[in-house]
Amino acid sequence: MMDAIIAQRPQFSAWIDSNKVGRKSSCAIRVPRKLQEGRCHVLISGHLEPTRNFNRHKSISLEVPCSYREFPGAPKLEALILKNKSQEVEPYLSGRCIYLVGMMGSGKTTVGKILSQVLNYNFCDSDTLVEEDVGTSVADIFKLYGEGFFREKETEMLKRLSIMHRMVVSTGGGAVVRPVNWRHMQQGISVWLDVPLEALAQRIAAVGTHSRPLLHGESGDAYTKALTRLSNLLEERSEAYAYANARVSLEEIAAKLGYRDVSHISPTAITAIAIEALEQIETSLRDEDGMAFGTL
Ligand SMILES: Nc1ncnc2c1ncn2[C@@H]1O[C@H](COP(=O)(O)OP(=O)(O)OP(=O)(O)O)[C@@H](O)[C@H]1O
Ligand SMILES: O=C(O)C1=C[C@@H](O)[C@@H](O)[C@H](O)C1
Repeated sequence: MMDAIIAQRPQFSAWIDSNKVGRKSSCAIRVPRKLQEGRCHVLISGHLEPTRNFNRHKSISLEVPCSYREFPGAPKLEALILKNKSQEVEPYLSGRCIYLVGMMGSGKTTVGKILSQVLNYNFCDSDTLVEEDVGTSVADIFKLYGEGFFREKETEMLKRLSIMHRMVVSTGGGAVVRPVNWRHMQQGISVWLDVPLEALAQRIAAVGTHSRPLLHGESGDAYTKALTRLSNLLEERSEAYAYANARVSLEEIAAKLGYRDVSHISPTAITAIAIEALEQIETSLRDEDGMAFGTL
């Protein structure tokens, strides 16, 4: 049996069964995500069966390329990293709500539910709260009462949420355009899920546009319709999304995971997105608190 210890901060050790490694000189060690891409120093300490020709212990130091990619078995490790990161960040949130902003289909609900679980927060979707309040779907609210009425209701809902604590709020895609909504959302931490238009259009085309009234009325196939309308909306809104305290870029996550483009990030890689969200929240809290962060 040989154990390999990665002598990096944070220190992390992994066991490799030499029987499994066999005669091959290659093997894989899971490393914490903090190491990211690049090169890391690995201290390999061998505990060998004593023979006449060998010492019992041998240590060598190697510099090896280290890559953060998904591989079989990674999701469990990812889940641990996510839990760990949430425990690190949670005390500094001091119960403040997290507002997820982003275009429709950007994953606010999907990511929001995971964040709420790991932070032990409640989850809510402002569109659903408006629907419950009015008693009908967002699509019907637009049809029966117009967009202006929906926006008023959305603002009212965000105001009501702004006095609450320990909530992850998935906001409506257009919530960012009204400055008054930012006043409410500034009671918490806002995170922009920045997803390329092509990926948004693919996701929306897959589920249809029936529940998204702002995407009705274009001609062409579902993907082209969604892409055309979404690109117009994003042009109007990108500045407003950038007001958020933190930004999670799916393009950057895809690059870190070694994918050529975002469409390869499946919902199963959602943990990686949630980790990135917590890391960006941490950075934002650090900026806010200066050096106080980490001295709790
Ligand atoms: N990382 C991902 N990769 C691929 N598909 C995803 C990913 N995240 C979410 N989806 C899918 O995209 C669709 C929209 O996701 P979700 O409802 O979480 O977005 P949203 O931002 O809350 O949308 P809306 O504002 O329109 O309610 C869903 O079908 C979901 O399964
Ligand atoms: O992007 C938007 O303006 C919208 C997004 C949805 O979440 C809903 O709030 C509504 O369909 C409007």
